[in-house]
Amino acid sequence: MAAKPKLYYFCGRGRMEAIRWLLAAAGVEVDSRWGRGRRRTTAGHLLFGQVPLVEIDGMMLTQTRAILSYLAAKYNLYGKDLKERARIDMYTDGTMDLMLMILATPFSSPTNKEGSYATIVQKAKTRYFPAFEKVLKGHGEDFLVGNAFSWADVQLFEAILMVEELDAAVLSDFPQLKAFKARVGNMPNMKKFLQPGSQRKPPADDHYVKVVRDVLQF
Ligand SMILES: N[C@@H](CCC(=O)N[C@@H](CS)C(=O)NCC(=O)O)C(=O)O
Repeated sequence: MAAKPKLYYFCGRGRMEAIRWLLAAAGVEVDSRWGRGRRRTTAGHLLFGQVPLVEIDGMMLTQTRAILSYLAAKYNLYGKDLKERARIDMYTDGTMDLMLMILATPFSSPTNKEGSYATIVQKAKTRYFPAFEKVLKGHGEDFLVGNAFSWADVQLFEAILMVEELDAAVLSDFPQLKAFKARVGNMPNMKKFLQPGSQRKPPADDHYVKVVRDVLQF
């Protein structure tokens, strides 16, 4: 049996959460490592002094996008040709832009937070969700690219859940996305990851923000 990928990160979402989602979608079990003691293990492997770090197939990989695209290719979630890969990249870059705005907000000043979240929901409603609604409506297929489940679907699903945590009614004007969410959320591996006890992490709370600030000293 192949060794489980080892994920080195804080015990929270951050940039590792999309990696956790993709591995879960592929049905891969992981070994999560965190804590100050882990600094010794990761020493010398953090190419640019940053996490996430994923140990897999004899490699120590950093840079979220590089990790995600390796996993997508390895687990057959990256389209069937170069053109499909380009579209998957385009969609995942878009959803990552949206998710990074949400992930960064707990680290901003308390007075800015509510306004930031409102702006992000507005951006989701006017920029990102209309684009994906149009894609799904345009081709009438179940998934974003090539009528096959891909990394683009996993990440859009994750992004929808994150925005819904800010505004539960955000999909009310997006019937395609609503149906997409139900379809993807019912896939066995996705459903499993949504259950309590999975490696899925909750939104950042004050404790998480403090731990990250202490470790990264900012
Ligand atoms: N481009 C990198 C950015 C990684 C990054 O900023 N990681 C943060 C934690 S989420 C970090 O390690 N910061 C420490 C530092 O930059 O010194 C990626 O996408 O993986």
